Amino acid sequence: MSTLRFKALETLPFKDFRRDNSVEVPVKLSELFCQNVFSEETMREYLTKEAFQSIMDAVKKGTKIQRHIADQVAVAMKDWAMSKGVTHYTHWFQPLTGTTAEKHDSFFTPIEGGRAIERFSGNLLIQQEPDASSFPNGGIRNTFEARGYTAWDPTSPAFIMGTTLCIPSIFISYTGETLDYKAPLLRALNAVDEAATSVMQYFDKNVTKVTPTLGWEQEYFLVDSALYQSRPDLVLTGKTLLGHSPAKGQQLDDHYFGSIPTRVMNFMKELEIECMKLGIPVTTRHNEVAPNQFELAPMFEEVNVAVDHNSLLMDIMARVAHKHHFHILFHEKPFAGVNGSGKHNNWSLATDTGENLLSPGKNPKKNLQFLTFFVNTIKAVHEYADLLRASIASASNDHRLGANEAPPAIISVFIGSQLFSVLEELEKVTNGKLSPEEKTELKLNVVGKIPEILLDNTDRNRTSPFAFTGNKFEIRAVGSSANCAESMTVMNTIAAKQLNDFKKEVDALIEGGLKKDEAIFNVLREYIKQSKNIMFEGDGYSDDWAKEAKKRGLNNLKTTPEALKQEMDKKFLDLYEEMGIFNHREVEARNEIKLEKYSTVIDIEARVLSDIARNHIIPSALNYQNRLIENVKGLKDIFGDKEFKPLAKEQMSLITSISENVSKIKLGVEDLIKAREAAKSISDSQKQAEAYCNKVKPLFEGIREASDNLEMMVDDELWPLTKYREMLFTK
Ligand SMILES: NC(=O)CC[C@H](N)C(=O)O
Repeated sequence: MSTLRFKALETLPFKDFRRDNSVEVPVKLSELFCQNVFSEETMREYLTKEAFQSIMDAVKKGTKIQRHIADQVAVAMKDWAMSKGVTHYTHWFQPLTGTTAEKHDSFFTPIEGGRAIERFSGNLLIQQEPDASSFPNGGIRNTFEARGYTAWDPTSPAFIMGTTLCIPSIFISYTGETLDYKAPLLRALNAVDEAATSVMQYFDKNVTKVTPTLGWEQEYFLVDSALYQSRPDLVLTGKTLLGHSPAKGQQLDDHYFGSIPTRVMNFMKELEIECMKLGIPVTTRHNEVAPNQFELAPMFEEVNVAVDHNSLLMDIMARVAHKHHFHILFHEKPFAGVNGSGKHNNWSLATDTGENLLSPGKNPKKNLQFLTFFVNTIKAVHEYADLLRASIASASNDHRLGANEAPPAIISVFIGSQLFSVLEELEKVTNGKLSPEEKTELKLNVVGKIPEILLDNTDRNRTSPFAFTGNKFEIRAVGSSANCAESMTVMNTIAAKQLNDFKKEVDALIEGGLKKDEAIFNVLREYIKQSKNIMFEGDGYSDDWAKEAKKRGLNNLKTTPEALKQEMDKKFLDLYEEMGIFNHREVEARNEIKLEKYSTVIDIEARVLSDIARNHIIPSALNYQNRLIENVKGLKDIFGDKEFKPLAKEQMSLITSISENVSKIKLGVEDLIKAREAAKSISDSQKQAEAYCNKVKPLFEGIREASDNLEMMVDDELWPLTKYREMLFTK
């Protein structure tokens, strides 16, 4: 009997400790909210008026915090944290590894006379120099000049994890290049604030700040931790590289929104308590479509805070899952044949006067305002679709895109048939000045109808990568393991650029003698015409769409290397430079990091697959084959040469099939090793990633197929790998 799988399964017959991890939840979760956050309320309590005001100004207006104020804030943070049992602090940041990073330092400071005190200063709060030479930097820093530093981001509140005070920070090199996800995001948020605030002057002069908002939806799988440990592919790559589909998967749709299993519920409850304490406003939990797949979503928040909260959440989820003897899978496609996991990013723009700019208002003016931001967003996606595609590209997301309710790689915008008709009406607006009749017609029958239309906007299209959902756009293409900062940086940068262009064009028409509204209608009309190609209402999976998209000139960048190649287009490099997000070197470095990561991920998968196929699958198959051979020999002994043949027919055929599949695996692995070696020796990162994508990865399929065939032949008792049905249906 193969040991690991069966030992893991033996722990299951639902030992009490796995089930009885019940969690007490207070009746009012709100009472826990922000308990471990240096929130506005806590700051009011711990800071002087001057220091409090200074932080608020930094958050709202981006003003600098003076050194003496930082000292006060540091002491206040330390006092607050120590009152909660905290001993250490860390700059908490998001390097380009895709996970979060922290290096803890103690408040403990020895002083003269053999004594010691707890100390924290403004200098330490503002800036730290972690010896961070091992983080990906795409050649920006060499190890011999490995200086990078982390700098406090006061726009995201500090929080406590365990006994550590975590200070959200950005990570940059000494020469000023960004080395993390957050620094460029903050730049993009700033750019869209300026651009949108300036456009808002047409509609409401009271608006002085526009803040983009993000509501992410986190999908994930839970697998029993013992079963997880028994699958080397899950442990090393986050996904199963082998495994026959179980007879029952998600065909009956009986998991989606079904009653949540008790053990999972306990995990969710504990997770929600932790989220509440950390100020992550989670509100929604449910079973997702695939067996053992779930989702969690919070209220939307300002993008910067929402991004931090998602990164923090992923960390906490893994810890809490562990306590409940689960392992959490964030991989976009851990199991073939069932739904993968996304992290849909719901994006909108909010003003400091309390308006959502992607929500129509009570009067025609407000609706024109809505249309302005709506059409500009579509135009931005039209202009920069490939950049958006690149921002969601990863080896793991490649497995997910294009099937099972995840969008295809072709970027398009879905707005629903009714809004589509409104845009078609607007396309007919007269060029230049509008007659009073046309103005009234537009006001009453086109723009004026929008709120009604949206009330009934029930259209949903799960095959769309970018869908309007009534008062926000949902970027459905983002993968579950991604840091949302990357797509949010692109989204806000392209929106900013588009709104800047819009402002210039409208101003030029106004200067040419048109009234403001006329100018806006004129520019929007042109934008609708120019962006029509990106709008698509149909089935994103159909072959017809792929053909139609090609005709429309939309790219279908199916793989990460293709998407990343496009990212280096001069148009995008110039955009980043113009908007002050990245210089060319930074884009190149990031592109390089992503390519290297892609190649490394495929390389690891190839090695793990070769190992499992050769060292686990083939020996088990041969073991079973030997039993069959014994059986055939036995039959021959008993029945003699003539009679045994018909009796041993099925066994003989199985023996042959096993040999055929074993030989397929063996040859497949040999080819894979050769292809890997060839890819590994390529020095150009783009070419190397292409080799891994086109030469290495395709070899996985044959090996998997042969192994999955064997899984159906070999005695279950001898099969070494925990099966899909065991991982997906253990609750
Ligand atoms: N119901 C859903 O929205 C499923 C979404 C799907 N899991 C994805 O990969 O995006």
